[in-house]
Amino acid sequence: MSTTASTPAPLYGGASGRRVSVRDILQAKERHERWPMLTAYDALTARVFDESGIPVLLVGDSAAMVVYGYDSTLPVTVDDLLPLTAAVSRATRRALVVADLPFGSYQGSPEQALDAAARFMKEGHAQAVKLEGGQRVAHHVEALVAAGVPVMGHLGLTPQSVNTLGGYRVQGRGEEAGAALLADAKELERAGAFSVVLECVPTELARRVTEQLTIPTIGIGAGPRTDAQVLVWQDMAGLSPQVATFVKAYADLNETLSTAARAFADEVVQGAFPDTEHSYD
Ligand SMILES: Nc1nc(=O)c2c([nH]1)NC[C@@H]1CN(c3ccc(C(=O)N[C@@H](CCC(=O)O)C(=O)O)cc3)CN21
Ligand SMILES: CC(C)C(=O)C(=O)O
Ligand SMILES: [Mg+2]
Repeated sequence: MSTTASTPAPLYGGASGRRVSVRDILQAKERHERWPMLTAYDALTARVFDESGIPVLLVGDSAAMVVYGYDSTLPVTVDDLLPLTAAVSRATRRALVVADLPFGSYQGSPEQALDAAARFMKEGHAQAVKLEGGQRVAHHVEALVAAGVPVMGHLGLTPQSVNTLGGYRVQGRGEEAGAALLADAKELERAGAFSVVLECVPTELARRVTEQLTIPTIGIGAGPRTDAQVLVWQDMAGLSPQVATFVKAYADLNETLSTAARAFADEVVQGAFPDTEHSYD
């Protein structure tokens, strides 16, 4: 007699022969399970994170900064992000791949949002999209979900609004701002979003939102009481030169890579590389 139907594998730490689904994500909330999410922008790192069991990978518009070298997320386009999304999808077998809709690709109308989302799903092979905002994008979320596109919301510090927010600062401080953020989160859930990112908000507010929603919350600078946590992978691995207070670096890739580059350069200058072992007869 099989008992597998009554004991689903956890999102992280459980084997799975198939890709994680939005349904798996919603069921993890019912089990009060915490799970990790990372960004990914290329095949090799996406494969590493997929094989490490990270259940959700986000092709973030943060690519504008960590891949393309801009100083905000605003300049990046659908055409810039599509090839990165396709690479992440090709390189992964298990992770749910979420495509971040870039600034200007969805705000105009629900129809515009569906056009952008369809490109990420048809050409980027993503399984879901993410967009920033609450009540102001509720109709966009409804249209996407009605068309069969799973939507991840994003509240708090929404970097595409950096020019109206006046910088990358903590959001939702104080009774009024906190109540507005909670209302936005409930509106996203009502519109059919399957999860919501909470960026740079006080711990207690994130805890309250997490408790009041039936969809998972994914924190970044939102304290420990969200259902999931996300970091930009270059921040997580110690490659980013400047990071926010909420970042913890779990490796020192900046040091590792610069040491390797200098060792290679020194051996080239000395004539020690390549030796016979790395040359053809
Ligand atoms: N590499 C990278 N990591 C990210 O997390 C990230 C990006 N890029 N690009 C898009 C946005 C921008 N993000 C940021 C950038 C800076 C702060 C920051 O410096 N925040 C201040 C808070 C100041 C306050 O108290 O209000 C800090 O000191 O942490 C926060 C989020 C998060 N996102
Ligand atoms: C940090 C996450 C949530 C994001 O939106 C991004 O990487 O673009
Ligand atoms: Mg983003």
